[in-house]
Amino acid sequence: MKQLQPLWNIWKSRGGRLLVGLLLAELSVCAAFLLMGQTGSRLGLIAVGGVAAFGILRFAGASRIILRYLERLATHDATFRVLADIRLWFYRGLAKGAAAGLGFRRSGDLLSRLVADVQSLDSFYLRILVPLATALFSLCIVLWICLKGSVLLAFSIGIIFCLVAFALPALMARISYRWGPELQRTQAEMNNQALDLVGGMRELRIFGQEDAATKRFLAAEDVFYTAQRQQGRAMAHVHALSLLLTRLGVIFALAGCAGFFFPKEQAVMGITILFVVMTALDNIVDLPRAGLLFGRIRHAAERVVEATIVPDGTPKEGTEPAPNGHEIEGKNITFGWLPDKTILHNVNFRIREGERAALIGPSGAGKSSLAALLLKVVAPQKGSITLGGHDIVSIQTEALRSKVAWLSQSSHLFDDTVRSNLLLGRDGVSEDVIWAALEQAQIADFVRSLPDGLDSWIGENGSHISGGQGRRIALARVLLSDAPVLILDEPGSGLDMETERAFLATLNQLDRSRTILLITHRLTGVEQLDHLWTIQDGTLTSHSL
Ligand SMILES: Nc1ncnc2c1ncn2[C@@H]1O[C@H](COP(=O)(O)OP(=O)(O)OP(=O)(O)O)[C@@H](O)[C@H]1O
Repeated sequence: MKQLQPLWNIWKSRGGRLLVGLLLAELSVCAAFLLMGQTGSRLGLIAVGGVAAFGILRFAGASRIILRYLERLATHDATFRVLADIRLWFYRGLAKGAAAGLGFRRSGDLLSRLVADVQSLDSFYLRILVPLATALFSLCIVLWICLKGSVLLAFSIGIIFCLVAFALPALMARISYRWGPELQRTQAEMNNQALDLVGGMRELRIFGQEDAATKRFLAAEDVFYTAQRQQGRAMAHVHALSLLLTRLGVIFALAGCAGFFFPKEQAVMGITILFVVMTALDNIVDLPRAGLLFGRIRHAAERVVEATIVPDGTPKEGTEPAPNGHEIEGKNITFGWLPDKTILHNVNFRIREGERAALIGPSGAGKSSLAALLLKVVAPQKGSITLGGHDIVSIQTEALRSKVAWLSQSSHLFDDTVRSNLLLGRDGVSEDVIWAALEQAQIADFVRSLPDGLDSWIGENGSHISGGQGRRIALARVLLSDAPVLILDEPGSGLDMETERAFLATLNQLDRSRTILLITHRLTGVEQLDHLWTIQDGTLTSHSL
């Protein structure tokens, strides 16, 4: 439970609102008991031929409705605020972890499950904490009322109440916590099979493997449903037990009216007790479900916290703003993603402002790793990198990234318009500037030909356009950034030879206020370079041009 401290801190920061919600919930319960207790006593009075006044009933009824409304308002408002805080904290943490390399390798399934986990945390307050606190409060009221009749009746109802409101939910929490990992594993397996089936349909059809893949999915689905059925059965048994116990409680209260616990003549008190007991037991009959939720939420909370843990090797956050200059220098850099596998040995390089450099080398040589170091995604084990004469360790990460734009090998395209994909939420960029970037990326004619031009929707990860067109939109996005340093990792991948050469030729035209580092497997011959470096076996070699 200790690892859940970050979540606890978020809940604590909204303590005031959560407490108000809790208080209103208790007041609403008071009103419910007043309403039912008074109804019981009025009925009792009428049964023994007395005259009953109904003014207090009107008051209790109206209070109940108003308090219930206010309680819902306050508890949901507090929950949504906490959930918004958790989401912000979670996505920030996830972004930090992703920047350290791990996140780039997470599957979509894992991410979607984490989103669902965050969502499920809202149940903690609404469906567990508030009902449990209300149950505790109700127990006090029920015992107080029952003690007016008989100690034995109060004892019996108290035992039944504690079993239903606390013991059964605790049992359910244990069961669901124990089975949680199994359910999660089988569900993940089923989701993965479904994703493979849908995502790989084209390949499966071509190789005639649709039936085999469908069978694998159905088998995974069967395993998941079996695990779910087992838990459902246990839940049904507990729920049946809870129903039986609450009915037994009502029978005890009826027995009170019949004279088993106190004289039959005290009919007014007997019916009042009956109504109060019925109200209290009706309110707790579903509490075992809260136990089930608690087990699930504990797992969800653990997964959410785990996902935000920043992996070892993540560079420390700096304090300095972005420097004025943007000359880059790497001195004696030694780096490896894993402790026993060094990728770069004692690497030195320097790119002055406005220079163009190309870094070439075979696959897996460490070219993209060098880009990750420049972007402060990871830190070198030895050596240092400076930007404008300042060690990047001391520069705030956000400030550093405002100076260095990066085109990754597989840039993500959002399920949005061409314009949104280019600007990523930036305001104040004129149409002329956007079209100039599109021209440079050799994609302007295509965007012009779309029915809605810049406002055309490009689909999930650019599914409405071709791979090469998507690549050029990603290129235009980088060119549009204000960053003076551009790192272009395989900008030509997905482009035909002619378009690639045309794009690289345009890079030559860019004004010299921008530094360009080109990462590639091979040169096309049109690049105008100030430096040519090759990287192989961890060593960076500079070639004369
Ligand atoms: N996030 C990561 N975590 C662990 N290892 C990694 C990570 N990224 C890269 N590597 C490993 O580091 C080595 C260098 O990878 P890198 O991507 O830098 O090579 P590259 O020269 O850019 O290759 P390519 O031209 O194929 O993109 C490879 O062995 C790769 O498996």
